[in-house]
Amino acid sequence: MQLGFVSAILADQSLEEVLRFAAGEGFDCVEVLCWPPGGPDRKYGGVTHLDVTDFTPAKADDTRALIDKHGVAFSALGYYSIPLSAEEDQATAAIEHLYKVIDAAAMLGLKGINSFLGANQFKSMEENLAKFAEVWPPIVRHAEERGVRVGIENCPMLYAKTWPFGLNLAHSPAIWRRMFEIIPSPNFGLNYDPSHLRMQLMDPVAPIREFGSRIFHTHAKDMRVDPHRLNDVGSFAPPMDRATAKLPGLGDIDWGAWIGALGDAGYDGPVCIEVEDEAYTESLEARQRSLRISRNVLRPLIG
Ligand SMILES: O=C1C[C@@H](O)[C@H](O)[C@@H](O)C1=O
Repeated sequence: MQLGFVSAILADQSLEEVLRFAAGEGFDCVEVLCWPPGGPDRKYGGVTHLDVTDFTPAKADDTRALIDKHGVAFSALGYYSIPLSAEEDQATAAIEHLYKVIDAAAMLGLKGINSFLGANQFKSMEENLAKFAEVWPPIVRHAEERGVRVGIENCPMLYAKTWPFGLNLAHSPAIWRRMFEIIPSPNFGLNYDPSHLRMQLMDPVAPIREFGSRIFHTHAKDMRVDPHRLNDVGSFAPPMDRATAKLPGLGDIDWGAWIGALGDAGYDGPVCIEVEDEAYTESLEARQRSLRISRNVLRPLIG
């Protein structure tokens, strides 16, 4: 496995600065975020460390030169918009840009990209799955033809405004099973983040036994379910009203059990730390420190 981080936490740094920091701190890889330029559409989103809107083989050469200079790999290109959004403009823009992210990954010779499926929170699960069956097969075919794998992250995008359905269908093993029935392509899999399962009061480790071969990429983010908040608002409340995103090692997840299960499943891909712990976001120094703390927890388990 390779230890890295999701570039979003260094949003105000250039790609070169991100890679220099990663190399200096002994990281193997970085998941490079590729939103279209134009600023955040939400917290931890809207980050453009690599602009792929008009990507060309020459730009790919320049990017590869940067990768070689710092000796830090790109684990994947990441773009987490909402392709099945109820807002047609958002859905169309997300789908169009996804094709560009896939093309850029192919030009860079990368194994994969990461995305959300998206969801229309005003429709039923069955209606959403029918839309997924229409929208996603051509995207996955496009990736397949270019030798790129698509990892879908399991973040439900469930916040007060998107409660109770969320903006990303792919939030549970039951739905992953349906997804892979509809698109069995070997280029279609998961970007597995255990924190989103813990947030839903689920076991973050158990699904690895069934879905191990579908895991293309992982995010290492911890989650703490806060009993005092749960007892106050109940399990029907938006999950982030009763849970707190933490750095790996500072929440409820058993990282040894998680890495152990990934290894048992034959996973040998990236483990990218994703920082959304509000206790470490006030300054660049704090955000960099958060990556060092997380690295110090995970490195001994990865080697
Ligand atoms: O991996 C993720 C992608 C982010 O854009 C999103 O905000 C977050 O919740 C997440 O886990």
